[in-house]
Formats: sequence, structure tokens, C-alpha cells
Amino acid sequence: MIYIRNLTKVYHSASGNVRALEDVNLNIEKGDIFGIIGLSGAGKSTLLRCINMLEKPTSGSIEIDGVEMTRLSPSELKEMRKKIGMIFQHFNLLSSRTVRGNVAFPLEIAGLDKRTIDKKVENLLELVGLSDKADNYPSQLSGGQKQRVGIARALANDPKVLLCDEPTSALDPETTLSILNLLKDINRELGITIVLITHEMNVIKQICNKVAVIEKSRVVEQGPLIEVFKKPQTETARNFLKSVTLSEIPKELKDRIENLSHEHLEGKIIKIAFFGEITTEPVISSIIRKFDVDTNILYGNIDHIQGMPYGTLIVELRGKNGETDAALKYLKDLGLDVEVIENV
Ligand SMILES: Nc1ncnc2c1ncn2[C@@H]1O[C@H](COP(=O)(O)OP(=O)(O)OP(=O)(O)O)[C@@H](O)[C@H]1O
Repeated sequence: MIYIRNLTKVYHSASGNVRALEDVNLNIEKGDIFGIIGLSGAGKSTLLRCINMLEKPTSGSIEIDGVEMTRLSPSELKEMRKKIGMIFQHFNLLSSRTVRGNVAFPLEIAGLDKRTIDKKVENLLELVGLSDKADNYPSQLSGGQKQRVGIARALANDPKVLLCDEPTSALDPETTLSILNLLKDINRELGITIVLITHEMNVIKQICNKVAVIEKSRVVEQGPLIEVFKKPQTETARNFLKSVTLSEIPKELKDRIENLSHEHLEGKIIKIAFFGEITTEPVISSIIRKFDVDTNILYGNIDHIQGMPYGTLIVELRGKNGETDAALKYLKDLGLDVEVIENV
């Protein structure tokens, strides 16, 4: 659906040149919900804005639905942009127009007659669940409702692609979930390919099937979500994953660890952050089978992305003669992110 080849974007400004994108290659297939993640300034917005040619690439090619975007005349580009809707972090609604007026705007620009526009707007507002707010102004809406207007407006010209620039960053978790569900429905029911920038792992895990990681203007990892997060190759992907695993040990657990009796065996409290098939039971039983170690799970926080478990375990290991060290090494060799919290 969207094939990007050797895309480079250099901004020229008074303070010098900024290479915002460097030799970017991406394959986004029809029906994908494709997440783009990266630190601030990595080049995510520039990439999104190059896809609909709001930014003109310095070099490289962008093919959308079989059309090479960089070679279009202004009138051809105008037509092509109808196939590409866009929504924004801060909604970008026209404050002087009602909800109805905002959604009608792209249709008026396209020159449709009033009856067609009215019918279309009615359908779109029903789709996003805002029929009863048609005559409200943006200032009279909640953040989630504003984003629904943004989505309805972006869908007005029946696009094939929807570009989303941090669509839920300004929303609370519950509203975020409802907007993500709406985007998922739009993807599934209307067959629209979605490209989405986010800095939240929760957004990625809720709806994306593929992800690309941008670091310093370059795409450094891309592929199916599970592949990327199972064996993250970059710091950015690892930190994204860590943001949903346990970073702070809960206070009650800390107290419990401190109160553990020391007995006569050596012991360690370890934290395992994992993503993939290795779940509580197999990890623990493999340790028990291979080493002379007793295990006790003190804490487990497990969630799923597309059926794949990820999360954090805090485990007490007790054994003799360096057996706990051997078990620890074994876990690390399995590719798990293991950290010793305390020796007891
Ligand atoms: N119009 C511009 N002129 C000059 N430099 C720009 C312009 N727009 C962006 N840049 C620079 O290009 C680089 C990439 O910016 P971009 O906005 O694409 O990053 P981003 O990953 O979207 O960041 P954020 O998450 O903070 O929005 C940054 O160094 C930025 O300062």
C-alpha cells in the first residue's frame, strides 16, 4: 500500500541543515495498522508528513496505492491527497465551525453539492458516535469527542490511508481506549490502512500489527509487532517494552523481601522482564529441572500483546553451592532481561 524507498529529508534553516530522515525504507501493506515509535526529534512527524507530501522529500520515493507521490503535479497531488486522511494530537479543528461544519469542510473544498454533503456528514457522525453533537462547537466538546470529529473529518473523502500523529497523547487512558477501538473498527470495517505515531507502548499493543523504530533519522527496526518486541535490537524498542514492565517495585513487596528469613541457604531475589512464549510455568520448571534451586514467585504482572505474554516476574531463588548463580546465568542465556534485586 505504501512503499518508501531511500527517503531522505533535509531541512534548511538559518541555523544550518537538519537531516530529519536518512535513507528510510518502509513497507506498509494494505490493512496494516503500522506504528512508528522513536524518541523526540527522531523524525517521526517528518516521515508522516512526507507520506502525504506536506513535506517535500529531499530525495527518495513514496509509492501509495501504485502512485509515485514525488512525481505528481499540484493538481494530481490534490486528488491523491483525498486518499490520505490525517488526524492530529491536538485535533486541529476549526473553532468557528460546528461539528457538522468541521466534518463538511473537506467535502465543501471538494465541491460536492449540499445534499450529498449533508448525507455524508450525517453518516460520518453516526460512525464516530457524535450524531447528537452536530451543532456543538469544538469548545463545547471533550478531548475524546474532538478527536472523533477529527476522525470523521479525516474520513470524509473516503481515504484509503489514515495518518495519525500521536492521536491519543492528549487524552486520558479511558478515552484513549475508546478512540483506539474506533480506529480499529475503521481499519477492519472500512479496510483503511493506518499509520500511527506514538510514544505509548499501550497504544502500540492495543492496535498495531506492525511497528517501525526510528532512531536519529533512520529506521533501525521494522516488522510484525511480535518479532520486533520479542528480540528488540535497539535501546528505543527495549525501553518501550520496559515502559510496560515493572520499573518500580511496589512498597508491600519491598517490605516482604526485607522480611524474608535468611535461613542457611544462599538466595537471590530476581526480577525477570519477559516478552514471548516464556511464561511463568515453563521458566520456573526449567530452572527446577536443571538446577538444585527452590523457587518462589513473589510477584507476577503478565499482560498480552496479540496473544503473546509479556510482563514482569519477581522470583526468590534459593539453592546451594553457587546453584543460584548458575540458574541466573541460565535465565540470561535464554535471552531474558534478568536483574538481581537483592541477595538474601
Ligand atoms: N520545519 C523544520 N525546519 C527545520 N527543522 C525541522 C523542521 N521540522 C522538524 N525539524 C527538525 O527535524 C528533526 C525531526 O523532527 P520531527 O518533528 O520529525 O521529530 P519527531 O520524532 O516527530 O519528534 P517529536 O516526537 O518531538 O514530535 C528534529 O531535529 C527537528 O528539530
